[in-house]
Amino acid sequence: MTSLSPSRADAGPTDPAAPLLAVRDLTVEYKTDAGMVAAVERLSFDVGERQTLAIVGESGSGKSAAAMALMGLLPRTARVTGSIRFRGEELLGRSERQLREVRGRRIGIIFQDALAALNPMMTIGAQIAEAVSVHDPSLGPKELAARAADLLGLVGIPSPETRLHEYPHEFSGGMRQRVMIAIGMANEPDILIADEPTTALDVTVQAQILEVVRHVQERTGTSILLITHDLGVVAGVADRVMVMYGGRNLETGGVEAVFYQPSHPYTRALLDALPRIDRRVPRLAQIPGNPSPPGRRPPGCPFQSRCPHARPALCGAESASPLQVADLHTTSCVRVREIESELR
Ligand SMILES: Nc1ncnc2c1ncn2[C@@H]1O[C@H](COP(=O)(O)OP(=O)(O)OP(=O)(O)O)[C@@H](O)[C@H]1O
Repeated sequence: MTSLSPSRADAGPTDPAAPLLAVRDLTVEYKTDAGMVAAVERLSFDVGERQTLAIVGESGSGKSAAAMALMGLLPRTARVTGSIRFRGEELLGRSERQLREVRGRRIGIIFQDALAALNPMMTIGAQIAEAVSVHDPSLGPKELAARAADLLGLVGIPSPETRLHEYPHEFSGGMRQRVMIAIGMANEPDILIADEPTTALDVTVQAQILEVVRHVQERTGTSILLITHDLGVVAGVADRVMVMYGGRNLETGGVEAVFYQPSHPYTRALLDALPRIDRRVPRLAQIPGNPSPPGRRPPGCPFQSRCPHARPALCGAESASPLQVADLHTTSCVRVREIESELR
């Protein structure tokens, strides 16, 4: 039986050493005709040194809003509260100029759509060199070209010295995404935020890009925050996973713990929907209903209206903090223990 106690911090699991990134009670609200609505509510998590955390959630769960808040890239009309500490320093409330210094140098970013992010009129080499020189203007053209070639080599692009002189349209979709990773890594950031880096690619290329991400992590030791709607891409890449739904963190834990001992019914439903090699007929479970949009979410668990185990009196109440189900494994499900025995 799982031992259950309130987690050590509101925040869920924390490393004994100060984490590289510590997010606490992050709330992102957007201004709409109906007033301010929360896309992200009281989100708390840590990313440790050399760690890969995957944030998983379906469309509308607030993953991008959370990532944009971390990068300081939300529209001005959005209101952000809580705390985002990077190496102990608070990032929320910093000026755009101060944030620009952190972004790129200490926090690298890879966006989903490489074609839109790359300049079609500039060679790949010039674009990588530009990313390097923004933060290291002392480098001359030869050093910049050498650095750009190294970065292309890091992400597995063959003949990097030649390919530096080519333009984005001469690269395939997968190769362009490798270039984006090279640009994200240009200044050897402490953490790389990858927002759906494989979504626009076909399945074989997706696997290759995830392999590149894993290789870059191993070679450089950078921490990675991987944002994805696909729980299937998480297993081989991440150390830890946080499952988001309705703007909230429903479950956080090590990848094995979350995959083999999921503690939230929503995580269980996501896992049931994954095609598996050991099932001859894929069981593509459908979760009845739709997520409620921000502003129309009930108090308590955002998944309750779709949850087969929900008890309104319990699940409709706001719980103060997540529950710890095992070491470094937390859940927001207040019925976790009863559901465990019901399923046994
Ligand atoms: N500028 C905005 N103004 C108002 N609401 C917004 C704005 N941007 C996003 N939202 C809403 O906030 C919620 C969370 O959006 P977000 O894009 O963070 O979700 P997501 O999990 O990243 O989904 P997706 O993968 O589809 O981008 C959604 O319901 C979305 O409609």
